[in-house]
Amino acid sequence: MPVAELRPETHPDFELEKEHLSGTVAAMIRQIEFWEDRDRQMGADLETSIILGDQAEEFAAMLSPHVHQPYFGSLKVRVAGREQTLYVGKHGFRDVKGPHTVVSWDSEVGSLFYSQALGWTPRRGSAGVIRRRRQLDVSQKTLLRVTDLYDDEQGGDTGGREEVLLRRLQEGSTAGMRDVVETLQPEQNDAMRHPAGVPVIIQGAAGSGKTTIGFHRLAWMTNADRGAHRARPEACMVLMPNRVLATYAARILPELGIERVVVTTPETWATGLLGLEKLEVTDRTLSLLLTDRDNTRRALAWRKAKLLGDARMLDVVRTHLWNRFNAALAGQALREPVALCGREDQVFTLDEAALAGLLRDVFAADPLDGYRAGMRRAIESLALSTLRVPEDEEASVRRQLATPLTTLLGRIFATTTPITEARRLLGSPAELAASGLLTDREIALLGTDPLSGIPTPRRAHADVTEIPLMLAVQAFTGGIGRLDGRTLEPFDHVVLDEAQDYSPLLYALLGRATRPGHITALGDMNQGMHGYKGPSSWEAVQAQLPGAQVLTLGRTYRSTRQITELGARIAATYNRAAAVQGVDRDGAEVQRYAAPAGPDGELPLIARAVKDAQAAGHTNIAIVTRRGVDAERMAEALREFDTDAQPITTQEHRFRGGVVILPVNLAKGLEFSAAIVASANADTYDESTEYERRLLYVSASRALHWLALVSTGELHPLIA
Ligand SMILES: Nc1ncnc2c1ncn2[C@@H]1O[C@H](COP(=O)(O)OP(=O)(O)OP(=O)(O)O)[C@@H](O)[C@H]1O
Repeated sequence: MPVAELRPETHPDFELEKEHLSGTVAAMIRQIEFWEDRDRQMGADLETSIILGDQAEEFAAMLSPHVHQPYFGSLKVRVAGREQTLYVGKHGFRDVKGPHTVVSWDSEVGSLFYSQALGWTPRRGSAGVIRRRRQLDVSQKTLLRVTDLYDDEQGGDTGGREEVLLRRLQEGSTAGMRDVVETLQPEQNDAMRHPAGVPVIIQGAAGSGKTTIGFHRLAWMTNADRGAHRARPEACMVLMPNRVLATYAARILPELGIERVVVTTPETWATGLLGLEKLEVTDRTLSLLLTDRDNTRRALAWRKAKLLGDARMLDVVRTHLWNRFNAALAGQALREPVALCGREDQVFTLDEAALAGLLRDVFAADPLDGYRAGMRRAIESLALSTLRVPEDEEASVRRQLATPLTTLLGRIFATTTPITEARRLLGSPAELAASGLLTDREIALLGTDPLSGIPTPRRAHADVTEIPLMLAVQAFTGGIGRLDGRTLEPFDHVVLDEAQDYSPLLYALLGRATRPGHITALGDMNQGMHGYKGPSSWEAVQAQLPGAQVLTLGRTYRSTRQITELGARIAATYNRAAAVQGVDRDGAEVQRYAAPAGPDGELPLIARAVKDAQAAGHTNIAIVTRRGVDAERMAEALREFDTDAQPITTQEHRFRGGVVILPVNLAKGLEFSAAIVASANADTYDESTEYERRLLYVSASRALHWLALVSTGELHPLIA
């Protein structure tokens, strides 16, 4: 096999590539200058000229950041006997006058750079053959390196793709998630380009790039090549498990050119939709599972939580609302005089039976913006047709009916708020039985309160296990989706991170809130920390997302061999899945700091570990503790040991780089050049509890390059 990478000056094409690069930079600058010159953006009249000028300015602003690195790779293709080289960059550029066009990574052709395919069928014209794929490292308008990934003149695959990847993975971490546009791997490329409009579940082990790929898929979805499925960034949403991670991940957005995407947590989204931003969301099931030793009660809490998130609950709620609204209709009627131009006053009347008929139609139509809005529309349109209102008077009739309609709809619907209604339903065995979907045992289970021993906050609160039910009430009454001003519309695309933690009911609701087929779920069934609120398998999710496929990412990229191996040892105790394949990247040995407990506990050991990590060249360093209070206390105490670590202990904190100290629950999803696991022992991470072993795994898998385990006394047996 030929040598994949030649030193820059020895690659035979280095000079040619250098010339092409300076040609491209010059062409881009010329184009930007042209766009910025308002005198040259002339339309037929002043107004058109202004519009053209603004548009050109926007084009210039979009292209400008890419001049310093116009592309990162190229493809040599042969089509109809002619050879052609396509340059691939982060932003498309059309050189109308010369050979310096750049195709965008997320276009149809861009895909050829990442895939292993050797054939190519353009939209028009005859089939082509890929002759060469080449990586071009460019920085500050300078060509640094030429690496051939595939070259049929060198015998095909050169091994270059792996080398380029390894170089990238050697880099230090940053304060935000990074794009991997230049080194996207073939299986990731396939997952990212899963057909637009088809829901997809991307399953992958920790560090396989799921979250990264989810964001790239979103960017890909906004490319014009997606046609009718194209998504607008501002109409997309990403849900992430906590706000620290959401902010960290959102830093990838500008790189991908999709700045206005909403990145938030399911709780924030839900409470916002319910209009209850101040509501405190608890997870009392988790508290019980972690503190209660009574296995019967634990099992009960688990089963109840699971049932609350069961997809059948959607229809249980629907039947309940149907009964309530019908009951509220009793005795209601509408009788309203309506003035019409040139005709004597008409009276619009609706008796109870007519109202009931309309309600039935509205339930059958199941409008996205909810039954209340649907009922208003139904009554209005009936009024317009029975009174034979001419088109130019429709608005006036709607206005005349507005107040009496609001009053009437208030009587039918207003006694319902999502919180009270969901709780009323749960408190009524008869209502729970009405749909016939739940068994007697299940109804009895919903009537139990295994969490009674777990305290509730003083503020208004809701438990994370009740929220899907409340959202279901909201979806049927007020609607669910994206609020644009006052109108509700479906999201263009929704990405779910840690998708193994979303209940089937939540999936059903998110499906309603999003354009059909536009959900991308990223998760790892084996990393589930919260099985009681998640699905039991991906099949349960597929049942809620019609047509969804599960794609598996088989490789992991985050850490060195030494760190990956250590993590695998912990995961093997609970994970029955096949071993994952890590990129074989060599790094420092895992450092172990254990000493008998002295007066200062493990503080001197941690301080030493920080110094050692810094001496090894790392700047982004995390000390991971088991609990938030440990982190808080330790941050303070470490100052005495000449160590300044910023605590990240609430969701309001942000990771800005440097040395930080944070509890494992907030560390999940984040990564650091170096990580130090504090109290890495069996007293802190109980060996007999699977949940604790999972937490230990999360702590030990945050580092890219350098990992230290610290304990006074013996280290945890799984990592000693
Ligand atoms: N193709 C790639 N090229 C370079 N780096 C990559 C590639 N794919 C993934 N990575 C890197 O691997 C690391 C893990 O990626 P990411 O956080 O997206 O994984 P994940 O599967 O979501 O992990 P977790 O389950 O732990 O949250 C990141 O540093 C990411 O930049």
